[in-house]
Amino acid sequence: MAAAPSVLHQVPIALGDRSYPIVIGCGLLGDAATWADAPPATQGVVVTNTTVGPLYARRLQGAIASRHRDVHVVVLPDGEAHKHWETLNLVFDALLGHGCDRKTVIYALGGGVVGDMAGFAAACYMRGVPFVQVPTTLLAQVDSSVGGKTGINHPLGKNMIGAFYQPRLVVCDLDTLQTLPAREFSAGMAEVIKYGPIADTAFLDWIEENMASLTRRDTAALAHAVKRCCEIKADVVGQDERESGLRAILNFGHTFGHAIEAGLGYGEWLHGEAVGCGMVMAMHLSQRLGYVDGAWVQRVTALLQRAGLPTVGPALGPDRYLELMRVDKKAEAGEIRFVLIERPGAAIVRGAPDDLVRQVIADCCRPS
Ligand SMILES: NC(=O)c1ccc[n+]([C@@H]2O[C@H](COP(=O)([O-])OP(=O)(O)OC[C@H]3O[C@@H](n4cnc5c(N)ncnc54)[C@H](O)[C@@H]3O)[C@@H](O)[C@H]2O)c1
Ligand SMILES: O=C(O)C(=O)C[C@@H](O)[C@H](O)[C@H](O)COP(=O)(O)O
Ligand SMILES: [Zn+2]
Repeated sequence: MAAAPSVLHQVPIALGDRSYPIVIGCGLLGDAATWADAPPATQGVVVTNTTVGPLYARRLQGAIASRHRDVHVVVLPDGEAHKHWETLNLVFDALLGHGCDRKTVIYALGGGVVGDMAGFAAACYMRGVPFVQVPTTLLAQVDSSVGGKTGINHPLGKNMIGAFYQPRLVVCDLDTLQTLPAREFSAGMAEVIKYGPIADTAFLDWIEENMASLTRRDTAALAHAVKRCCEIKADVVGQDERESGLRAILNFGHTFGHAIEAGLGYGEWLHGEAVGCGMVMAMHLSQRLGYVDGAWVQRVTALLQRAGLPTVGPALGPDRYLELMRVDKKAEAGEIRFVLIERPGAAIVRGAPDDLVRQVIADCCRPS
C-alpha cells in the first residue's frame, strides 16, 4: 500500500502579489488536498509529454478533477530538440480547440522542457493565464520550476524567445524522481551542485557527504537537496526577478554550457551535462583570473564526476565557442560576460580577455 501523502517542506518565494509556495513532499501528485490552493477555473489543461504523460497524467488528472469542470491533457513530443515554436503551437491549438477561457489553469507536468514551454504558453495565451509547475525531474524540482523564466530555443541560441512569467504554485512530488533515468538524474545533479560554488559552501560539503544517499534516491536526502536549492533560488529571484544584476549568478556554467548545447544541436548533450562541463570551464577561467585556486577547482570537478557528469567539453573549436557565446543573454555590446567564482560561495559577473577564454577551451575541451 502506498504511504500517506506528506508535505515535508514549504519554501515561499516572495514576489509581492506574484508570491507563491513551493511545496515539497511525497505522494502529492495524486492527492486532491495538494491542489486546494491552485486557482479555481472551469478548465484545467495538463501539458505533459510522451514519456511523463503515461506515467503520471492520469494521477494528476484524477486529483484535480473536482477543481475543474473539464481537465484536458496535451501530450507534446519529448526532448530538448522539440523546445521550439512548432511544439508550442500544439499547446495553443489545444487551448483554442477546447475553447479555453482566460481563467483556464495550465499544469506543467514534466521536466524543464515541458515547464519552460507550458509556462511560455501560459504567458502568451490570451495575454496570460494562470499556471502551476509540477516538476518531475530533479533538475526541474531544484531549478527550472522556480523563478518564472519560460521560453523556447532558437537554432542560433538557447532560450532566446521567452518571458518572465511566474507560476501560481510549484509542487515537487519526490516520488516521481524514482522513475527518472540515471543519466537524467545526473544532469539534475549539475544544477544541485551549482548552488554550492555560487552561494553556499556548507551545502557543497553536505552534497559531498551525501552523494551516495542522493544517488540511491533516498527520500530524506532528496527532500533536503530540493529544499535547500529552492531556498537559495527563491532568495535570489526574490531580490532580482528579471535578472538586472544578482540573478545572473544562477547562470554559472551556462555561458559555456549553452554554447555546447546549441553548438551540438539541442539534445546531444543534456542541459545539465552541458552546464556541469560549463561550470568546470568557468572555474578554470576564475582560476586563471586569480580568484580561486586549482585545488578548489579540482574539488568541485571531482564532485561533478562523482555525480556521473562529463567534465571535458566537446571539440567545437575556440572560434565556434566564442561565436556561440556572443549570443548569450548576458553579453553586452558584443562583450561576453561570464559568471565567475570570486571566492568559494560567492560569484560575480564580468568579461574576460578572448585569449584567456581560448586557453580555457584548450585546457577543458577535446582538441578540435
Ligand atoms: N526556466 C528555468 O529557470 C530553467 C532552469 C534550468 C533548466 N531549464 C531548462 O530545462 C530544460 C532541461 O530540463 P530537464 O533536465 O528536466 O529535461 P527534460 O524536461 O527534457 O526531462 C528529461 C527527460 O526525463 C523525462 N522525464 C521527466 N520526468 C520523468 C520521470 N519522473 N520519470 C521518467 N522520465 C521522466 C523527460 O520526458 C525527458 O525525456 C532545458 O531546456 C533547460 O534550458 C530552465
Ligand atoms: O533561473 C535562472 O535565472 C537561471 O539562470 C537558471 C538556469 O539554470 C536556467 O538554465 C535558465 O533557463 C537559463 O536562463 P537563460 O536566461 O540563460 O536562458
Ligand atoms: Zn540551467
